[in-house]
Amino acid sequence: MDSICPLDIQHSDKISALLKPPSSLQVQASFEYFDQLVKTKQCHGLKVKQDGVHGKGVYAETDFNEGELVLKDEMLVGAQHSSNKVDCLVCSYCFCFIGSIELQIGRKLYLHDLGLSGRMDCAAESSDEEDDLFNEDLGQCSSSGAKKKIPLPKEAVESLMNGHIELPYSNKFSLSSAVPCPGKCGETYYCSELCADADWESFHSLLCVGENTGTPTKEALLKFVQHADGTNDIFYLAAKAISFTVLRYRKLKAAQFQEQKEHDAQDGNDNSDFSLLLQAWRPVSMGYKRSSKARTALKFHCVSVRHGLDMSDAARYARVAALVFASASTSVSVLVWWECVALPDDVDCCDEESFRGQIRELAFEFNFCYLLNFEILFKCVVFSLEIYGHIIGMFELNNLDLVVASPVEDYFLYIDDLQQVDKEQAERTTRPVLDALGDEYSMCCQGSAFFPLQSCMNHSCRPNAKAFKREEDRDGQATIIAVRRISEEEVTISYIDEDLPFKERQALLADYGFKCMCSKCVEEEL
Ligand SMILES: C[S@@+](CC[C@H](N)C(=O)[O-])C[C@H]1O[C@@H](n2cnc3c(N)ncnc32)[C@H](O)[C@@H]1O
Repeated sequence: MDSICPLDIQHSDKISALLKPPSSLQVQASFEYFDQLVKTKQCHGLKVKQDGVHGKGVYAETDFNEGELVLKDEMLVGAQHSSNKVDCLVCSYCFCFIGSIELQIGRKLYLHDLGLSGRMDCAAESSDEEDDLFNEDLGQCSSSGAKKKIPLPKEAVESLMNGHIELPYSNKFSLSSAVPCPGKCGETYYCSELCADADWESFHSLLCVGENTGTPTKEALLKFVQHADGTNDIFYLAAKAISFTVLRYRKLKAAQFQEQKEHDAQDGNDNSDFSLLLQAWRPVSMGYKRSSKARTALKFHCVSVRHGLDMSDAARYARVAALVFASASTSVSVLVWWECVALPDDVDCCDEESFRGQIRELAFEFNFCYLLNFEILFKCVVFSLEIYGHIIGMFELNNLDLVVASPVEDYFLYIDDLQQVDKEQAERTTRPVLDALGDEYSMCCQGSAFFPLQSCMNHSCRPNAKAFKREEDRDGQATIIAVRRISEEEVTISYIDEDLPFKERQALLADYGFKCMCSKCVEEEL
């Protein structure tokens, strides 16, 4: 396939303008954007600054004690993993659990009975301790250690779903009732009309395939969603970022039109369509990352380390990488996905070019505009393959896992903590339900999201903060907590398991395109 997107050819000047790395003036303006974001979030005493070495970073301008909340960051765009949708019914906008404990359990059992599976193979997210608790109580271990499931009768499953059975004490875990999508797609639900409206306005009206939408390309859209579900959710996330930009652009255009009408055309703001598009694109563009020509050399170095090659070779490559890094810093450009995706271990370095070509083909195949023919509908340059590739690449480097704890887990823990008499009575009802759910009784909501401020945090293998959900953090926001006292210094988190040995850490960080030179790595490399 000749993967040339017609928009890339027609609008190459506009595409380069959209993807151009910010000038120093624009970088300054972007810090004002981040200052504004900090003001609107549940955080204070933070500032996004450029340190010249690692690009942007988040700095504490005040002290934070160990365990203190540093930042609560609302996502710009996020999505639940498609495989997780069978197990958890969550609000498609804020990702909190909805319906009721009975609905969560009944729906999951029902969908699994239909043969739809999320992660059914003993994939419980509960800790070993919690597993032991239930295994011991119920004595239902199979030889592999996984609890053998004992299905509930179909009628019982349906009664749980329909709310005809009320589980004991479930009223202590009340959830917001599920509000259906206004476009009637039957796929998305919300915790409130507010979330339903916000999602519709920001993303969903361009992605909904329901009967109440005007989307003339439903079939293509369905095909796109199916492909994304079957391969990588990041394609869908990128489509959401594009919808977000287009819908913002339309709002800005409508506001400009209104303003011109009210103040006479001559006096009105006469921003061109393209400058409005640039404005609409801004929140997404703020996640830009510098590309480095050293990426390949660096990756090569790390692959050598991973495969236990001679350290003198590895050190040589590291020096090469450092040199190329230094030269690349003067000629930065924005990354696209097929350039920044890490080379898998089983692909030889000399096949890199062909591997990147294949990835580009894949992006073209799934390209939102190509599948939906949106370029015909909207004539909007953000549907170009280059832009699509840029968004996916940016998400690859920036995204954080989206995790929301399940109230079903809390529910069963509550039952387990009851006084003996109450517990025995409750378990007469709850035990068969747990037997049917098996090990994955407590699956949490999982997905991927882009958080504007958190994504400015640099990595350290000796971090002073971490992403951590507290008891009260029951939605899709990113929560960053201090792991030690932070005193007017850069706030760093670890992108990987920082307790891994040096070589493994460096190999994992190569996927982010850098060699870590934090104090821990420098000490351990010697
Ligand atoms: C999530 S972003 C962090 C914010 C980023 N510095 C920026 O300018 O927006 C991740 C990228 O930051 C850079 N980075 C983060 N931590 C680093 C570190 N310890 N050493 C070198 N580069 C780092 C790498 O380019 C990495 O791909």
